[in-house]
Amino acid sequence: MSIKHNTLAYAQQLDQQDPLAPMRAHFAIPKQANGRDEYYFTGNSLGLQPKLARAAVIELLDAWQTRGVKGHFEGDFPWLPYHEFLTEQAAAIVGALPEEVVMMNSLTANLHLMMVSFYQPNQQRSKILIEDHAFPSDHYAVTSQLKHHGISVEDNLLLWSPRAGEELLNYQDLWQIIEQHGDEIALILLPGVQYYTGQVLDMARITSAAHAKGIKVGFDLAHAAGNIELSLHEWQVDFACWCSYKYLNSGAGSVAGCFIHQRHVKNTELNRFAGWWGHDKSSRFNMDNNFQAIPSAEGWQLSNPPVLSLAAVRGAFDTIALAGGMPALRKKSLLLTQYLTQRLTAELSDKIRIITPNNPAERGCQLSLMVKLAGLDGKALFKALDENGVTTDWREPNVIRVAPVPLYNSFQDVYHFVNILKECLECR
Ligand SMILES: Cc1ncc(COP(=O)(O)O)c(C=O)c1O
Ligand SMILES: Nc1ccccc1C(=O)C[C@H](N)C(=O)O
Repeated sequence: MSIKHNTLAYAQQLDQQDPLAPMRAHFAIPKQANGRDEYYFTGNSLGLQPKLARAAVIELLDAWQTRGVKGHFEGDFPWLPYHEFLTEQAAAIVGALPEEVVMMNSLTANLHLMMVSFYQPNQQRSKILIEDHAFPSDHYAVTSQLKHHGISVEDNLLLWSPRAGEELLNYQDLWQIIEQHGDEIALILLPGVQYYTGQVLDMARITSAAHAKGIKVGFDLAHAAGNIELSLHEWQVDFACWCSYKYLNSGAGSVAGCFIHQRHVKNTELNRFAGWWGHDKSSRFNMDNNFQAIPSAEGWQLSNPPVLSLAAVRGAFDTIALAGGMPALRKKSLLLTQYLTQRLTAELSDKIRIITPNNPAERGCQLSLMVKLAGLDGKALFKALDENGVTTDWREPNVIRVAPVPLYNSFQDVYHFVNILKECLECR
């Protein structure tokens, strides 16, 4: 006999059939005051702590304690090449070749470093195109780059906006901007997944449309890395940057990732801000002040990296590998987010609107919810959820973001979330 879809038994059955269900035990799940696990749906902001990340950080602290400076050279994971232990896994996560990827710095810092190399305005091309609702840090980074080059923000910042009354970006508008201003645009910088709506952008198509006009293309993959499958190398993207603390679960402010396409990495003449960690490894300690860039993404490194954070990244990447990598995560993610969509639609379509695209190819884990009821404040609902053991996040002006994450969220989490949401709405 088949079980009804609106029952707990159905969610339990989905969990039993889920090959990734055992992965939850590899994470620390925050507790509610009553001692039960929180319903944690905020992997889109800060991923939970993998037990392997904790172990790797402790291992590193122990190495420091026992070896002192010799830790740079000794042990299973010496610090001097520590970032190299992460390269292959990072490359697999974003669909890149190892030489195209490096874990370094933070996301916004990497965006700046990439713009130093890939935004070089001249008389003909000086414009940068971003989306109108870009994450503030990206907006600030881009405008400050324009100012750094002494050119007018007003004349050189082009914005791709959703149409009046809509939330999602419409490609026709982008093609039109490219058609109209393509010869003046130096760089297009867009998100892989839009942080507010959860819309996945067609990075392959955008890249090829831009390249056809001679425009460089970079992506901010903060909400995409570890969430959806990416093929940066194949798509010919010029550069991309992402943080590691969301779907990559490496801890707040942990070391970020950076991708530079193979066709650029050997161009050691490419303008860049340099530091000694980007210099040829064999002569780094010759102290001759003759900079020679490593002919890979590593050539953009500045400093010797914060290895404590890199250790957390190592444990987090090992956890993803244990789950079978991105194809396995995405497979479950599609089912989990589809289940959330079905439950919300069945139970609450008169009260809640999902602004995230309905097409699974155009979204990752995250659904962005708006309250339809007149007079009901979405922020108050977000707080009510929190008081009832559900962690989501609120983004101004009007959205509750909910991200069931395939590594540690269960179908039962989703089932309970929709019930609690329903109760919170009913008591208002
Ligand atoms: C899309 C996007 N860009 C940039 C940032 C800022 O990143 P960071 O503080 O790591 O530089 C975030 C998140 O904080 C983000 O979601
Ligand atoms: N790093 C943080 C620290 C504090 C509060 C939020 C963040 C976020 O990362 C927010 C996220 N980037 C977002 O998409 O809103």
